[in-house]
Amino acid sequence: METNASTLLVKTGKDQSYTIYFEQSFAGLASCLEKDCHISGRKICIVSDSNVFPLYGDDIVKELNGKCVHLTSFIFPAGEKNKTLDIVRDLYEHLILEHFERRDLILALGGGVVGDLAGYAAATYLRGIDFVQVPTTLLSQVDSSIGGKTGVDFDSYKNMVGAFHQPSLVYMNLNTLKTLDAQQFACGMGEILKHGLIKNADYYEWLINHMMEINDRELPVLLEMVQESCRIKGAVVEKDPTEKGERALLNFGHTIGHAIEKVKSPELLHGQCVALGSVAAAYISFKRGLLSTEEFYEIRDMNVGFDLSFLVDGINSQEILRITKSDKKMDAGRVKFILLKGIGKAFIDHTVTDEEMLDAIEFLNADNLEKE
Ligand SMILES: NC(=O)c1ccc[n+]([C@@H]2O[C@H](COP(=O)([O-])OP(=O)(O)OC[C@H]3O[C@@H](n4cnc5c(N)ncnc54)[C@H](O)[C@@H]3O)[C@@H](O)[C@H]2O)c1
Ligand SMILES: O=C(O)C(=O)C[C@@H](O)[C@H](O)[C@H](O)COP(=O)(O)O
Ligand SMILES: [Zn+2]
Repeated sequence: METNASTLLVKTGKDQSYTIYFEQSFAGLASCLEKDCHISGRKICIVSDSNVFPLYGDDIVKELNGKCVHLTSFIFPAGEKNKTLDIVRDLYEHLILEHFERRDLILALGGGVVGDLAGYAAATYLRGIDFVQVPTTLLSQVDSSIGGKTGVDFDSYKNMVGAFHQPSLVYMNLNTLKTLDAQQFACGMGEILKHGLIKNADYYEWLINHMMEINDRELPVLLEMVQESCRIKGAVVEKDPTEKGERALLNFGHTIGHAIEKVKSPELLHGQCVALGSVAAAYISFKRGLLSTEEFYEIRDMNVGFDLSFLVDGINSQEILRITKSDKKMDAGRVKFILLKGIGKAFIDHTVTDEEMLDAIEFLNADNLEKE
C-alpha cells in the first residue's frame, strides 16, 4: 500500500487501484475527480440523504458545476430503514430519466447508508457504472467507504442483497465530522476500536492514550486516527477484496452486533451494535482463556470511554441467538465467528457453540443485573 500525508492508494487487483484523499474542505474535489475519473466527459449523479445534502450539497454542487457534462442529484430520507431495494429502484428511475449511460458516474455523499446504497445502484445499473465515495461520517470515513462492499438490507436482514464494487476514488473532508452528533461520532469509534483489536495492538494502545483528544475531536488527532484505520482496512481489502478468507476478520463484533441491530434499530445504530458485539466476541475469547482478565475488562471499558455501551436493554437473548443464524456469516450451516487471541490478533473460528454465544449475549443483557 502506497501512502503519503494526504493520500493512500488501495490496490484491489492487478491493474485496479484507487486513491483515498484526506482533505479538510471540498475545494479540490473537482480536480481529483478530473484526474482520477475524467469527469469533463461524464454526467454525475450526487446521491445523498435528507440530512447530509442540506449541509454539504451546495458546496459540492458549486465545486462540480461546469466541470462535468451534467450534474444531477438524488436525495432520499436519512436512516438505515431506507437502505432498501425500494430506494434503489427510485434511484434507477432517476438515472434512466436523466439518461445516464455506462460512462457516467455516481457520487455518494453521506454516511455508510448512502455509500452502501449508492454503491449497490452503481454496481447494478447497466451492469455496473463507476462510483466515488465522499464519506461524511466518522464510520464511513474509516470503514464503509473503503473496500467495495455495497448493498442494502432486505426485510430488515442486514446487507442481505449486495455486490462487491470498488469505488473509483474516496474523497473525505474531515471538517464534516464537526456536524456529527455524539451518537454518530461514537458509532465511528465502534469500528475504529475493531481495527485496533483485530490487527494492531499499538494502535489500540494509541487510542487509549488519545481518548481525550479524540473525544474533543481535535483535528490533527482525528486525521492520524482516520488515516491509520484506513491503512488497516485498506491492507486487509487489498489481500482479500471479495472476502474469500482474511477479510472476514473485519466482521469482528458483527455476528452478534448485526443481530442486535436487527431488533434495536433505529434506537441503536450500526457502530453501537458492533461495539456491543465486540464485547461479546471478546467475552467468548476471554472465557476460552485467549484473553486475560485485564485485556477483557479493558475492551469493555474502552466502549464506555468512547461513549459506547457494553450493556443493552430490551433484548431477548434467545431471540438474538436465533437471529445470528440467519446472518451471512453462516458457513455450511456453522456460524463463522471472529475471536481474539490477544489484542491485535484476530482469527476465524467455526466452533463457537450456541451455549458460548448465549453466555456472551447474557453478559450484554442489561436485564441481568449481576455482571461481575
Ligand atoms: N460497506 C461497508 O464496508 C460498511 C462498513 C461499515 C458499515 N457499513 C454500513 O454503514 C451504515 C452505517 O453508516 P453510518 O454510521 O455512516 O450511518 P448513516 O449513513 O446512517 O449516517 C448516520 C447519520 O448521520 C447523518 N450524517 C451523515 N453525515 C453527517 C454529517 N457530516 N453531519 C451531520 N449528520 C451527518 C446521516 O444523515 C444519518 O442520519 C450501516 O448501514 C452499515 O451496515 C458498511
Ligand atoms: O468491509 C468489510 O469486510 C466489513 O466487514 C466491514 C464491516 O464493518 C461492515 O459492517 C460490513 O458491511 C459487514 O459485512 P457483511 O458482509 O456482514 O455485511
Ligand atoms: Zn460494520
